[in-house]
Amino acid sequence: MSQSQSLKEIAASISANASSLSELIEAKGLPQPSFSVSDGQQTIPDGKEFEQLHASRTAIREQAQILLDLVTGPVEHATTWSIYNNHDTSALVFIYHCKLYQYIPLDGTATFEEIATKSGLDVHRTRLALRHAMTRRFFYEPQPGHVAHTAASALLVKEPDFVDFLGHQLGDTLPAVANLSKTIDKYGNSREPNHSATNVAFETDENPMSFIAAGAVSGPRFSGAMRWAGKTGSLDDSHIVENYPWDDFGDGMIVDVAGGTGHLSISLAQRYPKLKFIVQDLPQQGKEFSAPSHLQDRIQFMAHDMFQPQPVTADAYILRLICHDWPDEASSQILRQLVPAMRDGARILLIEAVMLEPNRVSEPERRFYSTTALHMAVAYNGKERTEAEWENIVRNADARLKLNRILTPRRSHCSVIEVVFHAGA
Ligand SMILES: C[S@@+](CC[C@H](N)C(=O)[O-])C[C@H]1O[C@@H](n2cnc3c(N)ncnc32)[C@H](O)[C@@H]1O
Repeated sequence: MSQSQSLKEIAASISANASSLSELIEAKGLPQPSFSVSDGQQTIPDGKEFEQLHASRTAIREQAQILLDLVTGPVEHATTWSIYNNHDTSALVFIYHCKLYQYIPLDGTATFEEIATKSGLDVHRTRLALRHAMTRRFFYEPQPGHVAHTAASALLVKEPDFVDFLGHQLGDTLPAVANLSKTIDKYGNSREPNHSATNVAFETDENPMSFIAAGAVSGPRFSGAMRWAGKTGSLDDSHIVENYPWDDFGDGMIVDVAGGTGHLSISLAQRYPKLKFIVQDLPQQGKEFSAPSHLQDRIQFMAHDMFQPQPVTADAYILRLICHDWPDEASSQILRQLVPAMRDGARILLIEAVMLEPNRVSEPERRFYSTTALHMAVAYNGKERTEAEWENIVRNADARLKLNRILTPRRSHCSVIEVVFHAGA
């Protein structure tokens, strides 16, 4: 979108795209967008026949944000950005920490007084937090003083993994963000893994990703957060399950390195009934690992530190959202530990974002990518990488590893970066 479009031009474009979106949704028999709890999650399916629908939706998101910022004007826009962000967060902290969402029925309402009594937070703070959240369509007030859920806030009741995702953002990441200035003063531009803002926030020298994932601060909520990320939108596992030739491996063995509680392997095992999986991670994740009973003969958990030599010879090694948590040398080290176990032709599948130049993606995508890149940099001293940067990681790991190809499913923010081991190279 050009910087010089007029209000009327942007509004006309939004209007045209909104009509087109609404008609396409109706033609496909899908529910129209709504804030109502009873209308469910209203996710638009993937597939070629929904392409136009997604394109209109992306255009509206991009243009509506521009229109909003434009009419707000530079002074108000610049002034409110930081203070709104801060207190969007403080409202979420009240809601999460005091579990305000639990005291509002999905099919009715509760008064501020009722919610306050049950949660133990006073009425004043309860009202402040919920009314602020309402400005983001999280809860609403169908009549003064009575609070009901919207489709978004209802996720806090219906989806325990979403609650963990929110808890991870507020309990693990927010303290790191709040300690960023201190971290810059203490460590400058250091890229050492344990010089991150997470280290400063929690006063630890451990590797920050291992520290957070092991539940030192938060118990098991990190695994729930990762499961939630694996079933929503652009990070949904289905993009990877459906868009890579997993049949190539026949009845082979796949190791899911640092696979968390195994959500991707479980989805793959369900879809490809001959494949076998070992999910490796730190022992803490093993405590929460549980494969459905009908898959238990093909999928198991093994406690393994990925900075130690890989003990299993397999056809492929999946690393989903692993190297982006680590700086370059540590990332190459993780790959290097796989090599002694690899047969000629074995593959490493890095399931990661491949960063593009900003002018090649829409504004909502730019915001997604820059957010995850900042998240990795701030919380873990990690890094989201371009294709050239991924090639460097692979080359530095071992000269016999070759980046063979990159497959990026439509609307997925994760690509499959396929790396092949050539024993004789
Ligand atoms: C961002 S999560 C990704 C998990 C999983 N691959 C997924 O996509 O949901 C990073 C994972 O790395 C694991 N991890 C951190 N340090 C590790 C280590 N030294 N050895 C093995 N796993 C480790 C964490 O426990 C966590 O499950």
